[in-house]
Amino acid sequence: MTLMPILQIHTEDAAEYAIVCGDPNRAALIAAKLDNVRELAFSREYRTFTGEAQGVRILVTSHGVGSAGAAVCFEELIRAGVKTLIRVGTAGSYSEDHPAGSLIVSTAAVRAEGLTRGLVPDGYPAVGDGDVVSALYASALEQGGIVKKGLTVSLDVFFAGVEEVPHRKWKQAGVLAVEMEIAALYVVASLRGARAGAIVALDGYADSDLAAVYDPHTNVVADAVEREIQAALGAIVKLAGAEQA
Ligand SMILES: O=P(O)(O)O[C@H]1O[C@H](CO)[C@@H](O)[C@H]1O
Ligand SMILES: O=c1cc[nH]c(=O)[nH]1
Repeated sequence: MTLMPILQIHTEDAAEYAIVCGDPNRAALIAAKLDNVRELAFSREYRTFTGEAQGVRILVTSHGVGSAGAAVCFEELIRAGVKTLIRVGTAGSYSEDHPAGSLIVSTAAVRAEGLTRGLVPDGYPAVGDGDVVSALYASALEQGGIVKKGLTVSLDVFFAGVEEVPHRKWKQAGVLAVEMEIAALYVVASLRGARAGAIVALDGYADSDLAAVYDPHTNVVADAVEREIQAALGAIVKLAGAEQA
């Protein structure tokens, strides 16, 4: 039995599947939907629960805001024994075709953050696992509402400084939404031989609204977060069933 130094979870508590999210309160919200739930640790921003979804045991861990801290979480979960990770996050939209309240399944992420540059060379892709992405997209469609799948971009900058935040460029390049940790998740998972996917609930328009007002605490966003949680749980049940078949 080994203790993960930062998450403070033991290898014997690991599960094959993990849901990861930025907010420790969202981790508790997700855990509340599981059977036989137990809180394993709350260390720094990393809060970990274990429980079961239709008999499939999973971990739920919060990873905080930003790639560097999140990568620590992804790395330790995989070292502990997790094989499949799904991020359930929020993101800013780049298109009126998918306003706040819509869900985006990330097929791959632009590596516009700093962390992965310290891990792998330029040109190394941050790409989701095909089976996990397909299961997430199918489960998200079952939840209703606007659901898209495609590229996302991961940035380190949330509130702008004096440099322009490159939202316009990524929007013109066909990227659907911006958040902060999917690139790190996809790169760490690929490096360590794990599978990963990600779904995000949109909380506004990143390239215009964000500079003026940012309010992720609306009913529209809460409803979308509820649907993405159900989509992630549904995807895990589908994936676990496919493995047993
Ligand atoms: O809602 P979460 O999962 O934290 O995701 C998004 O929200 C945070 C910014 O508010 C960043 O972590 C970003 O990636
Ligand atoms: O990183 C993020 C997360 C949510 N909404 C945004 O606009 N950006």
